[in-house]
Amino acid sequence: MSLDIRFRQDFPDFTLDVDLSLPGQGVSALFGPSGCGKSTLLRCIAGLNPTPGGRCVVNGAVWQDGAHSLPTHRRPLGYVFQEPTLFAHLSVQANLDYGRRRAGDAGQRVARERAIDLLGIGHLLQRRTDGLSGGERQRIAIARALLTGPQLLLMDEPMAALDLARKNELMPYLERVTRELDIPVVYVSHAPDEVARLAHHIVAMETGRVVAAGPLAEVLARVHLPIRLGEDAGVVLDGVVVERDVQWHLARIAFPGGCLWVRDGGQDKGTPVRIRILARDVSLALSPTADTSLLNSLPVVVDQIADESHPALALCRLRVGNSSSLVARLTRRSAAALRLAQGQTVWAQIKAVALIG
Ligand SMILES: Nc1ncnc2c1ncn2[C@@H]1O[C@H](COP(=O)(O)OP(=O)(O)OP(=O)(O)O)[C@@H](O)[C@H]1O
Repeated sequence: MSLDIRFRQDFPDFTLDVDLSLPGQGVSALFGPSGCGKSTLLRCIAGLNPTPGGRCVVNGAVWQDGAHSLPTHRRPLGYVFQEPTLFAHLSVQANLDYGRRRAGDAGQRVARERAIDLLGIGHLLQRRTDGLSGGERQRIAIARALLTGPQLLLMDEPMAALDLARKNELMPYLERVTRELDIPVVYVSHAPDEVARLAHHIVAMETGRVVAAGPLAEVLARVHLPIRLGEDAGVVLDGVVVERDVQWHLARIAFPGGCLWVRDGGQDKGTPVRIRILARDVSLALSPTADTSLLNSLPVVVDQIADESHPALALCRLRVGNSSSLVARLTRRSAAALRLAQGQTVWAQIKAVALIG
């Protein structure tokens, strides 16, 4: 199961040149600065940009290869844009019916009631779409895209046009859609927090090319990543709630190689969760210090040390157990004072852990 994508497109001042194999399930995030070619790549996958010689195979279905290229309307895909394109004069219900009619041969893979329930729009069905909030309109656009029977969902910064409050409102719906439906998603974003929450796989792009690609946790832990994440440098870890401390409102999350305490998010024991730890929130010590307010301190092994963009700073990748990593940002002076070296065991002291889903 995979998405095999190879495109080259030349514009006067820009060339997209991409050859990728993405997993055929879950969320693959296309991430990179403005103008790096994320939307162009999405348009190529959709067949909206002519790319002679390109290749696009979606879980075995050949959409494009050599001279063969299905037109956009014959590609079973749902496309969600920054600005939802709804029929303003029609009700929500009529907009959804339009999506359903487009399902055609692709088949109705998502039942109408399921889409309405997942996006929480049952109470809006009789409303005209021009009276709805930006977040509500985007939920209708996503439901409509699901009803077309897509075998692939393309989302081009679906939250970019929303303010923070609306983004926070829409995020849980995006999480439900991307986790509960078995439809692969290619999700364009330049927001690291969105990628950290939603993605399973990441493709980092720069000037029309892929500079890093792979499973999210693995790519984020690369300290030599060609794209600089600055304040957003850090890792995500997928774990499970193993204990809840009701008195102090804390939960203990186990992940491969260790456990961490986080603020209790209300999840039951056994619930899978994702946590994010920023490099700036991890400091290092040569021994486990007892007299500290920090809840989380883990034995780790120094794996790699890389220079940060500012000459005072370094990024250090740390191995936790056999299969997890943390990244710490520290001054190069501290790294020298601690005589940090590859293979050394140290203690990672973690100032903040965010439970992000
Ligand atoms: N039809 C076109 N004609 C000429 N240049 C184009 C065309 N479409 C895209 N480009 C150029 O391709 C480059 C990549 O644009 P694209 O919109 O794919 O970037 P992006 O990473 O999605 O950016 P953003 O995050 O700002 O949306 C830009 O330099 C853009 O000007």
